[in-house]
Amino acid sequence: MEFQDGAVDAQVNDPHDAPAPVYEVWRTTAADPAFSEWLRSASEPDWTAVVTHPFAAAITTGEADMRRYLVQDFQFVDAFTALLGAAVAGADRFESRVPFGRFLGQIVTDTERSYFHRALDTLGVDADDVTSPELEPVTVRFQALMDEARLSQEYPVILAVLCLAEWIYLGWASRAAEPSPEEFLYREWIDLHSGPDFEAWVGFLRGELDRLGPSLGEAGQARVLGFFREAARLERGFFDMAQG
Ligand SMILES: Cc1ncc(CO)c(N)n1
Repeated sequence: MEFQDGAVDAQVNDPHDAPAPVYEVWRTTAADPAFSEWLRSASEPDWTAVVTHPFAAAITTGEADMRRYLVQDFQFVDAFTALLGAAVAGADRFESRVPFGRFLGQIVTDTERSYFHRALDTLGVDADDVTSPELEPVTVRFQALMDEARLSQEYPVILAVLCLAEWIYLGWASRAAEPSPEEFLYREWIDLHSGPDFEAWVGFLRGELDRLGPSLGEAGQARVLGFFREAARLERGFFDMAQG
């Protein structure tokens, strides 16, 4: 793998990973043979650790200390937005570019950006820490993974990172009890990652992987899984970091 100067080795295909079953073999006995379900199930135990993480649970009850988390996540979102642009560019057909463009324009650069500005202001984060805070190691690694996916210009690899990040957030945010916390800091962050529109967005990302994954061949499938699993590992590390 090649890396930009100063980039951190994103360590896809971590030597500590349990060997995953080959997709073509796994699908013959799977209850749900979808390619995205193969990726998800091969990302355990990290998947479940993220959607049941104590920090995520504390968001849903309005008890989390959001400061460090949101300062670091605003930097995550910068690289994530660039990755969405790579998906617009890398998708193999017009109708697939559209949901990325819509999500970019209507959610990330509008609703979510507004949330971050108000949240960081409410938390009293000063201007330098909004634009260029000291990065936590897990943030650096997550940015490196997203940059590597973006620079690969490989649509299935880009999809793997985007899908993991969105689907796993739907996982914890959907577990939020009603009524959600009154404070906007928690309520809007939960609402941004749950509900029918966000479910449809995750359904689209999964559908793209389900459409393209089965014909990638074994090596291509293993490469996509490497990015998906590394993203799951980093999501877990990100909540651990937020927890302190
Ligand atoms: C670390 C992280 N993962 C996923 C999301 C959802 O886009 C987010 N905002 N931050």
